[in-house]
Amino acid sequence: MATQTALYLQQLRRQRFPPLPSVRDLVKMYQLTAIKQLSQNFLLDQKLTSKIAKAAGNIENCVVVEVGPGPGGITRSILERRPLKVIVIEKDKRFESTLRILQDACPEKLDVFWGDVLSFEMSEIIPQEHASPWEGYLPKVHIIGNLPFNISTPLISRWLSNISDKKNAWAHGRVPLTLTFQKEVAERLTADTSNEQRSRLSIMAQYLTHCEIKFIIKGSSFVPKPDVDVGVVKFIPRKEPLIRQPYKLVEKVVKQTFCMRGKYCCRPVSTLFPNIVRQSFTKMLFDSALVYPNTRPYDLAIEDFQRLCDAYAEIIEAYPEIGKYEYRSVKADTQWENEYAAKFESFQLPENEIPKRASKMKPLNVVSGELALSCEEELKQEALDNEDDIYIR
Ligand SMILES: C[S@@+](CC[C@H](N)C(=O)[O-])C[C@H]1O[C@@H](n2cnc3c(N)ncnc32)[C@H](O)[C@@H]1O
Repeated sequence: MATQTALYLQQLRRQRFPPLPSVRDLVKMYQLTAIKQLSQNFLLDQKLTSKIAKAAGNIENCVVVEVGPGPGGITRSILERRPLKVIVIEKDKRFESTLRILQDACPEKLDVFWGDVLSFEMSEIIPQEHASPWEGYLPKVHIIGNLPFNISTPLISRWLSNISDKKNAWAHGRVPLTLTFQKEVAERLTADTSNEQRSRLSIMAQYLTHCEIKFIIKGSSFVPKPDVDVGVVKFIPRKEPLIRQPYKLVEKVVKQTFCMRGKYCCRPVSTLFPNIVRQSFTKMLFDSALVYPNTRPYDLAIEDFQRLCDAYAEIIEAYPEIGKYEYRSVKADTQWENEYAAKFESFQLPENEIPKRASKMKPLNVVSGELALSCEEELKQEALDNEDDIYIR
């Protein structure tokens, strides 16, 4: 093995960059076996690795952060596109030798960091001179990755929250991302209204970024082959988020709205409020937001969520105890009631105090006036049966 490696290095030193060693050879050479817990599905087809690098756009003279380089297939394709620097973050140290070969082939170009990308602070490794003001041009920094399936959803949720707070890599400006996801997750991220894949992820991704599926890769292109196809999604952070409320608040409203997908939205949205005041506060929220309560959650436009979030923010500013409520179980209701119910025992809706969000945008789903009667009826008829019919996507 040692002689084989030496031979490789010798060949590489003689060559000018590119070309780099073939990934298939590298994998064979180090007899890498995929570790399931790390979702290791390698992409060895250079046409596809190049297509992913190309999907990121022009990365010449840019700093590229690659997540989970593994044996270095995509890394190789990124390097071929002449970036200023490639910084990779990998958890599995078994790739040290293969990545070192790439480092030796293109000195000064490739920095390798070992660690868990879920807790990695990228702002510390991206040179400050590559930052660009949020409102200005995109910074010359890109994030690319064939993500491990098992962390792709928590990772994109964390990064969306970082985009909202302009933290982590986004302390450097509107850093775009080109990432792979299971096809179904890619479809959810980019789903428009009325699409059956429209879910919580769609709203969270789309209110903060422009995102689109660039192409689909067949599962059979990966080694070992996963059970699903893969979508390559590109995200460009928006200059202005479409919902101007704190990420945590938006996340809460969106999460509750999608907790019963098949119902009219007034029903899941009502779970933002504790049982004893659920009806009155739901009425207050919909009256204020001017969102049609009999819309299905997946038919709500981002503008509808914007007004629901604004209305919810106003309610919890006026009644902070309501903001402390988290819908989970009967126990959560009892806890909340023990602490705060006394204040709301004889609660009456304040008359004429509800600001109606007569939106300039005039979205389709607006009804003027009161909460539709049918929604009130629905809320009365169907006693909320807690988690039983709840699933979160
Ligand atoms: C789907 S493989 C992709 C490998 C390579 N980029 C390719 O396309 O062939 C995912 C890679 O991410 C690495 N990985 C898994 N979890 C990680 C984590 N939490 N932080 C950093 N890397 C991780 C795995 O070791 C693996 O190399």
